[in-house]
Amino acid sequence: MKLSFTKMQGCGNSYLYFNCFEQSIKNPSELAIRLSEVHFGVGSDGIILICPSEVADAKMRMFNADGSEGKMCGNGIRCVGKYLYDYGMVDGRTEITVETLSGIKHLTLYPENGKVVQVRVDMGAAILTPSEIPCTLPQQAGTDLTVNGVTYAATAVGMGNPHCVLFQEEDVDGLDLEKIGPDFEHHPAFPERVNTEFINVLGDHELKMRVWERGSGETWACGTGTCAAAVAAVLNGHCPKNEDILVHLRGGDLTICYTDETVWMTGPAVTVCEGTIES
Ligand SMILES: N[C@H](CCC[C@H](N)C(=O)O)C(=O)O
Repeated sequence: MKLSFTKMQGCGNSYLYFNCFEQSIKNPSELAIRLSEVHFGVGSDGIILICPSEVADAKMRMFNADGSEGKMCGNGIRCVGKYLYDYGMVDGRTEITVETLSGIKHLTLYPENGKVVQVRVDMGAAILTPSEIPCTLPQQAGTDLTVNGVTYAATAVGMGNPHCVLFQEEDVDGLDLEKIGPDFEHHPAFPERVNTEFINVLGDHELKMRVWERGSGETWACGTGTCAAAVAAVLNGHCPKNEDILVHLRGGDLTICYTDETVWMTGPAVTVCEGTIES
């Protein structure tokens, strides 16, 4: 059976988007594994299904490159917002809602010449209770986490999915993430695995980040991870609450604002191409 997809990216974090208002995907986990692979598939960080919802304009389901289902995806939800607007599925509205496994998210879309270019997302409140992240670390900013005999100051933050944030002195560009990433991802302190963010503080409103994602390896950006990094930067005294923090990722920049009520994320959403595959 032929399936249609649209490849989209947010700061270089790309997924294949399937409109499931018009088609159904029998085994999304298997499809994510097959199509994410760059040599025998299309090449992406996973797939995202855009499905009908009874409580929002659409429902998003995302699957990492290893076939595991993620409960939230920040770069992905911005592209879902763009897809819904650009393909005429929200009647030109620029305030829309998307249902996720981590609740309903509210999006503000910023179109130019009839196509969305930027999206702001109310990502919801940061989760700091260890059992809800989930993790077994104490609820403390910069708590000790030993990985392969090296002890790091780690800050665990949930954004609907688990994150471990590490502030580094040395330039994160020099880190061998292929070598150290899997040991963080599978660390026993994170029973559902974890996305790990490696951060340089460039200023009191500016960070630089690389990320090793649960289920996808190093990606060029992670929206939920960028939110977690900004929250951790505030908790560790590097940045202020209630003010915009600019985060530089390998694939682009995101702006995050951590308030008492929620975490705001603003960034780009880009359509790369459309295609069809045999399922
Ligand atoms: N790997 C993540 C899902 C994708 C998150 C990331 N791509 C984002 O933009 O938030 C997880 O398993 O929790």
